[in-house]
Amino acid sequence: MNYYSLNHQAPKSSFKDAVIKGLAPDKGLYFPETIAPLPKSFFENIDNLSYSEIAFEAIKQFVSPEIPEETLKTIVEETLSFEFPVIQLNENISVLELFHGPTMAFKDVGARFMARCLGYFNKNNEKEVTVLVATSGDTGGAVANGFLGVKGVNVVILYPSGKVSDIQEKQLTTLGQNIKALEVNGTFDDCQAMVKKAFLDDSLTNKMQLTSANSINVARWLPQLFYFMFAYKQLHNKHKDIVFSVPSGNFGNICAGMMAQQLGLPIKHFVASNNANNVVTRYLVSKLYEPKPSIQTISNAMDVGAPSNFIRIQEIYKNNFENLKQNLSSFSYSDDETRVAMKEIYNKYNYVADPHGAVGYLGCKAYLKENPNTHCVFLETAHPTKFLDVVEDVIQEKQPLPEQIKEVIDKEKESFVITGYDDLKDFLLN
Ligand SMILES: Cc1ncc(COP(=O)(O)O)c(C=O)c1O
Ligand SMILES: N[C@@H](CCOP(=O)(O)O)C(=O)O
Repeated sequence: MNYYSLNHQAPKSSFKDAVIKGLAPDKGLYFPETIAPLPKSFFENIDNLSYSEIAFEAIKQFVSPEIPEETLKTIVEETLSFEFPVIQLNENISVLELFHGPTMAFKDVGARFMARCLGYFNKNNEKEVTVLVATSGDTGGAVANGFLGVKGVNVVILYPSGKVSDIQEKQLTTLGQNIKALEVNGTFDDCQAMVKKAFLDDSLTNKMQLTSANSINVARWLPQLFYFMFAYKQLHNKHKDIVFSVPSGNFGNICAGMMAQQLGLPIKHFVASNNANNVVTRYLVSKLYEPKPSIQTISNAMDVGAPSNFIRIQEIYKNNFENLKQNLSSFSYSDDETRVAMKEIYNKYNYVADPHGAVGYLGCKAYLKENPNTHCVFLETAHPTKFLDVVEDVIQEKQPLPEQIKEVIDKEKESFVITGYDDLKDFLLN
């Protein structure tokens, strides 16, 4: 598959080049040249397919011919070595749990898939690659875990100091080996801007091969479309009009859901559920896209003021505002509303939601008010114990720690503080 840059000022790239470069030379995000819908029979027969078979069929066109089919099957099987259960809360609302992977957030699938693609492309140790990642909480840990020990790959994670949860910080600062963490005195947007600047800095790119493991990178972003298919497999016999409420920050996940829909997955509607960082909620009302500096919230991984992937969403809808609005609603919630929702989910359904999932739940409720005959699935994008302080404080109950969290909680943090782009450059060059 060839990919073009959404800035339209760079040559087309193969999948391999798009993965290795991360961002196109004109600063644009890569987008697949074609999207061929899967045959109807694929969806009709979905009950008889395993998750790996579904994922293989869904991603094949985007990675071939550079990744041979047998290799792709192995990559997909190794990537998906955990569960993706849907739990029904009531007649109209279900939860899709995306936190059963090694770092207990939905990023694990994309990170593991991308690490294996890069590992395959670098199997002959052609050239060392430095993976730069900006994180508002979960990407960093997932990438650290997914890329740990991958030959020929060095990972540098930038995160906003004091703005990620204790457990998220442990997950991204304690692994050592080929993983380094840089603590930035600023916001996630500052981290993301520095990463993008580095890709375009000749004095760096002449000396090293840099790529991104954020959803900018097609190999990190596209595998997220699997989730929507896995939920459909579990729900389509019980519910007809399925709506997804996606807690959104950088908008990679919801955009991947829209790609699943482009492949033919019968999804009725999307809800982008936001915290106070609500550039898209405002856009759908005013038609004005006005990114703002991010605001710190209790759903910290969604504290993104300028979502990278919104441009891909615009591309899917050919920049047609009315078409987009027909398929996407968006709502924004304060921290107080999020806390009330967490309590409600616990008291009504005996289910412990994390703050991000709770924002998704609120999005479902808002959509269902106007569309009561649909079934809304909110994505539980991270395990509640990743946000232990908030969760225990809200539901007033101690939470047992899963093994994945116990493994990191007592480890020593190791990070390097940087104050700006020059420090990042020095770090990378030295
Ligand atoms: C727990 C959690 N929920 C939601 C999001 C938002 O996802 P996206 O950036 O794909 O919109 C993130 C981070 O990306 C996250 O870590
Ligand atoms: N919420 C993310 C922010 C980066 O998103 P990505 O999907 O582009 O990597 C995080 O947890 O770091």
